[in-house]
Amino acid sequence: MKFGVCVFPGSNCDYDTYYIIRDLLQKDVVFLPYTTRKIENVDCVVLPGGFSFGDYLRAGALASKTPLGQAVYDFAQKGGLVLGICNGFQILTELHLLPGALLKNENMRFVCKDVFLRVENNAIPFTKSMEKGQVLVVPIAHGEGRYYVSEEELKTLEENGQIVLRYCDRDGNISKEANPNGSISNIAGVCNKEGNVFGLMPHPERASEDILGYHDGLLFWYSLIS
Ligand SMILES: NC(=O)CC[C@H](N)C(=O)O
Repeated sequence: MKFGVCVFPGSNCDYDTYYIIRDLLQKDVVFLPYTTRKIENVDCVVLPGGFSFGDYLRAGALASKTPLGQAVYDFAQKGGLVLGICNGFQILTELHLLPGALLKNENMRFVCKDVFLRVENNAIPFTKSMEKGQVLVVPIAHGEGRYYVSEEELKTLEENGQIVLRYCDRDGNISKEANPNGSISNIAGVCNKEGNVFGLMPHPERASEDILGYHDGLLFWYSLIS
């Protein structure tokens, strides 16, 4: 399985992601510069975290207008696997590959901390090594992570199983207190209807090694390569 890691001006988790794939998973991986017009010979594209184009206009908005943004769109439309982490998730909503939008956090501050996540859908390629209802610990670090969709769209997401992760407490309970940014219905990650595009605000690549104090992030990578 071969991975491609997108690089926009301002991406800052690109090397972390590349390292996890190459050194920990021992899989083939290439960087995809933002000028790339066509994605070939890659099975899974990862849009890493960071501040692409300085988060100007809206986080992810400018990256979505680059040649690589369009190439990711085409790749996803053909059924390719696309994973968006944090800024990558923001780019995927700007590309309309995923529903909804990521607004400024409710408290208007950058929030950097560990969160608990409940797995709501383990039937997609990104979560199939997890149990439904499993609670994971993964860190977040963002200023624009408040997931928003209309009430009507929320119902559709629920019906289609597109809500993949929710912020919860250590016992898996969903509450306002467990919601770090004010996301609607505590949503931390969603997928498209087909299940080949997935975005999440937490950072699995920062939670994939015991030396960093976490390993739950590995489950996302294991799911992908299994
Ligand atoms: N870690 C990230 O990818 C974060 C940044 C993001 N652009 C923000 O909302 O602040």
